[in-house]
Amino acid sequence: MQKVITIDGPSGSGKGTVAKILSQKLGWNLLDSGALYRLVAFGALKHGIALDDEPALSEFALKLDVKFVLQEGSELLIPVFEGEDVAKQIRTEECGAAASKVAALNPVRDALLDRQRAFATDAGLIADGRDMGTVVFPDAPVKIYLNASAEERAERRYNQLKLSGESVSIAAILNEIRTRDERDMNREVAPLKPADDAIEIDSTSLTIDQVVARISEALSNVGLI
Ligand SMILES: Nc1ncnc2c1ncn2[C@@H]1O[C@H](COP(=O)(O)OP(=O)(O)O)[C@@H](O)[C@H]1O
Ligand SMILES: Nc1ccn([C@H]2C[C@H](O)[C@@H](COP(=O)(O)OP(=O)(O)O)O2)c(=O)n1
Repeated sequence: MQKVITIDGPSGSGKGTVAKILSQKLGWNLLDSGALYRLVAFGALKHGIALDDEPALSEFALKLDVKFVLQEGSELLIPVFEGEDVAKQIRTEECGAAASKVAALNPVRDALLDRQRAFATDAGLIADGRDMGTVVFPDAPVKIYLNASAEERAERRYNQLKLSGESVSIAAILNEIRTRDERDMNREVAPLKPADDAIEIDSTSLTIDQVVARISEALSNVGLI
C-alpha cells in the first residue's frame, strides 16, 4: 500500500498544522504544495512576470529554484528560494492571493506535478493542498478533506498574522478568504473539492489534537499505523 495521506481543504482549515504534527509523529515526508504555488507567485512578482502570462509562468514553475531545508534546532522545513530564506515572505495574504491566481492556470499546475510526486518515497508522505487527493495522489489510501466555517478560519488567520506582526483587519481577512475559496473551488482545473473517497472533517469546533486523533484513527483503520 502506498504510504501517502492527503489533506486537502480551504485556507485556515488547519491542514498545514496537522500535516506538520503528523509528519513529525510518523517520521514521514511533508509536502506543503501551497508553498510551491506561493513561490511561483512570489518569484513572478520578484521578476516582473505578469500573473496571467501562462507561458512565462509555467516555464518559471518548471525551473523553480527552491530547496526545502531543515531549520537548525527545529523540525521546520524552510523554503530557500534562489538562495534566500523566504519562509516569512511567502506567508503574506498578498502572496496567498497571487498564488491562488497562478494556481488557476493549467500549464503552471502541470509544471509542478512531477516535483510534487517526487516527495512520495518509501519513507511515507503527508501531502497538504487543494488537489492532493483528487489529482496528484489519486491512489492514496487515506484522503482527508479538512474544513471549517469561513468565520472560524478568518479568526484563526487573523490571530496567526497578528502574531507574525502583520497588521490586518478581521473583516479584510474574511473577505480575502471568501474570494480565495470562490476562486479555488470554481476554477476549471483541479478545483478544491473532496475526493470521492475522502473522509470529511469539520474542524470548526475541534481542537488541533482532536483533528490529529481523527486522522490517526483513519490511518489505523487501514493498517497504515
Ligand atoms: N482545530 C483548530 N482549532 C484552532 N486553531 C487551529 C486549528 N487548526 C489550526 N488552527 C490554527 O489556525 C491557523 C491556520 O492553520 P493552518 O494549519 O495554517 O491552516 P491551513 O494550512 O489549512 O491554511 C494556525 O495558526 C493554526 O494554529
Ligand atoms: N495543491 C494546491 C495548493 C495550493 N493551491 C493554491 C490555492 C491557494 O489559495 C494557494 C495558497 O495555498 P496555501 O495552501 O499555501 O494556502 P493556505 O495556507 O491554505 O492559506 O495556492 C492550489 O491550487 N493547489
